[in-house]
Amino acid sequence: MEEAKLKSLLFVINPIAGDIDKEELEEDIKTVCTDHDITFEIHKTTGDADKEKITELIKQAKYDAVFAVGGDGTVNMVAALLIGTDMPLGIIPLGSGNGLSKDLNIPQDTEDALQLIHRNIIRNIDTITLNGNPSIHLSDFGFNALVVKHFHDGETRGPGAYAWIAMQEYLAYEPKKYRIETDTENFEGPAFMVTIANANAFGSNASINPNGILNDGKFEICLIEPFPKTAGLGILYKLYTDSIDTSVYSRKICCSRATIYNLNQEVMHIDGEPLELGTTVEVKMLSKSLKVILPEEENQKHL
Ligand SMILES: Nc1ncnc2c1ncn2[C@@H]1O[C@H](COP(=O)(O)OP(=O)(O)OP(=O)(O)O)[C@@H](O)[C@H]1O
Repeated sequence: MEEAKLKSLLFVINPIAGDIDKEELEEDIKTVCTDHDITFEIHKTTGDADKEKITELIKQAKYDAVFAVGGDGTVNMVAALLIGTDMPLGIIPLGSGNGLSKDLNIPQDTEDALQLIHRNIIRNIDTITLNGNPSIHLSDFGFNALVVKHFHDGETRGPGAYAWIAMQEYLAYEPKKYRIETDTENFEGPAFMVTIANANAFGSNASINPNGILNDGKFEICLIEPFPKTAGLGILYKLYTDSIDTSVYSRKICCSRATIYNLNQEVMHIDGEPLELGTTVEVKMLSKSLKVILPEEENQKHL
């Protein structure tokens, strides 16, 4: 357990995330930091070689923490640089999807989230890798990944655009085949979607892994098996009422390592960022590998 007094901070701001204007935010960061005698720097991402630029900044200066300001994609990029180090990750949720911050009970209100700069606790959470690429939140193959890809390629941001794409894709979508081998059990067959879950709910609040624990040294592979289109609304209801585990179309494998054979080469994403990993995907657990900045109230809970 650590109580943190942060004195020097780097803020990585994604200016386009969530289609939210972040000009005022810079003033707010300045005010909170000045009030609490904290020095800070701001790096605005460009979408081009951000990882390299931030790595260089971290190397040059001795920061006590790095705050990712944006959505799950920005959080993933910053977290990837901090895994296995002593430098904690802070999150100011300002993206279209802010799933990890919600699972960590980080305030969604920006003013409240900014208070984490000076009032916080630090805890270690697990991360996982897919063919060496870090995933801190949720990654998946199948229907949701297809929606994420179209959303990413499109012009319109925000949760409304995501829901609109999902509705358009739903009727025509055919489940794809996977073979999954893990240290606990195996699966082979078609699935509507396959989620590798370190955490609980997507940024949309659809809870695919309601009982997942972020620091238990395990991850869950959550399958939605093929279902008649008429069952779709029922599944959606269960996803939004934390009860997907009770669906006859839901199957869960809890494990600490897995190999996923993506037999139809279906699209996938890691923490909301589409990418291609080939037909064989090795999933590994990095237990308690990332320090995160949390509200003090989390002291009472399991993390
Ligand atoms: N200045 C920029 N211009 C364009 N793209 C950027 C810029 N900075 C970062 N990006 C891209 O933003 C994406 C991450 O966005 P993030 O997930 O944080 O926000 P979001 O609004 O939730 O996501 P999305 O882009 O999916 O709506 C990455 O693909 C990254 O390359």
